[in-house]
Amino acid sequence: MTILDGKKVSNDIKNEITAEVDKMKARGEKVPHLAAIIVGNDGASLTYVGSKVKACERVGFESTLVKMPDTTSELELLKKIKELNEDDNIDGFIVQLPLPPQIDTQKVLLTVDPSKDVDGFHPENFGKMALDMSTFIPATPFGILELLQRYDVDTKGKHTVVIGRSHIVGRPMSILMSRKGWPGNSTVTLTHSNTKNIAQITTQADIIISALGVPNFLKAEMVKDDAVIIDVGITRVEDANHPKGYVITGDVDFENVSKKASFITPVPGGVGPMTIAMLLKNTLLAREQRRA
Ligand SMILES: Nc1nc(=O)c2c([nH]1)NC[C@@H]1CN(c3ccc(C(=O)N[C@@H](CCC(=O)O)C(=O)O)cc3)C=[N+]21
Repeated sequence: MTILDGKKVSNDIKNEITAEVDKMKARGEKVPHLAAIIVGNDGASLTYVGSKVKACERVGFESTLVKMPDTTSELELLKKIKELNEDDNIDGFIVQLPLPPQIDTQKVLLTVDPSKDVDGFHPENFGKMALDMSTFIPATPFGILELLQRYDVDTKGKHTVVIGRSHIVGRPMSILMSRKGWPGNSTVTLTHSNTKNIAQITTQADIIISALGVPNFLKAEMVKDDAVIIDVGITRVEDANHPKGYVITGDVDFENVSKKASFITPVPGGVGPMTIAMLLKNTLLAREQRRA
């Protein structure tokens, strides 16, 4: 069994990005600048956005964090987005999800300039992804592809079962794994909350990508020997014995499933850090495209 070490690989990627930034500096060019908008005070969201800002500092990017109160109206948020669209200093930006209920997420995603949409959530970019055109691939799926690639995991002709059909992980992941090339060329089954007898499907899987958000959902009995297990779940479970008062828990019963798996991602330290590294990568690409 091999652990797909997202912490290590994301560090390698950050080092590669730092080297690119150093070259930009040496040429006297402007370094990439990522902005993030966060609306409200959700603890987990604030943590993730904080990690993104810290990661920018680490690789030598500039970053801007725009904090808006949870009472922000849709119009105010759209106005802010248009400002960032027009700000020539900003190469890419993200609007942290989820948004408060008074704001229509679809409208927000449509307002982001596709050339600055480093999350890859705009329908133009999502469509390009589905059609194999070059674009920003959403950071979490991009991170999973990168992990599979760097550990030389064979995906060709394999049965990949994706659990969860979210717009930011499950749905794009199902498309990417079925695309031509590598990592891809898989036969994909996309399962979700209406799927019947899911264990019957997961036990047929060579590769399982679980993006459900239900702690310890995937048990050893649901997995065949030598399967590749990608755990995208990140749920905070209260734990008084832990200094933070919670532990981060994945969708996979790691202790038991890891005994059967050929490759498996841990939580934390798997897909999460890769997401941040690939957001940086997309921002670097955005800068390079704007310069070109
Ligand atoms: N517009 C937008 N883009 C996103 O990419 C986006 C988003 N909204 N909303 C929320 C989700 C979630 N997400 C994570 C990023 C890093 C970790 C991460 O670094 N996790 C650490 C643990 C972090 C912790 O201690 O909480 C790990 O797995 O090792 C997790 C989750 C990005 N998301």
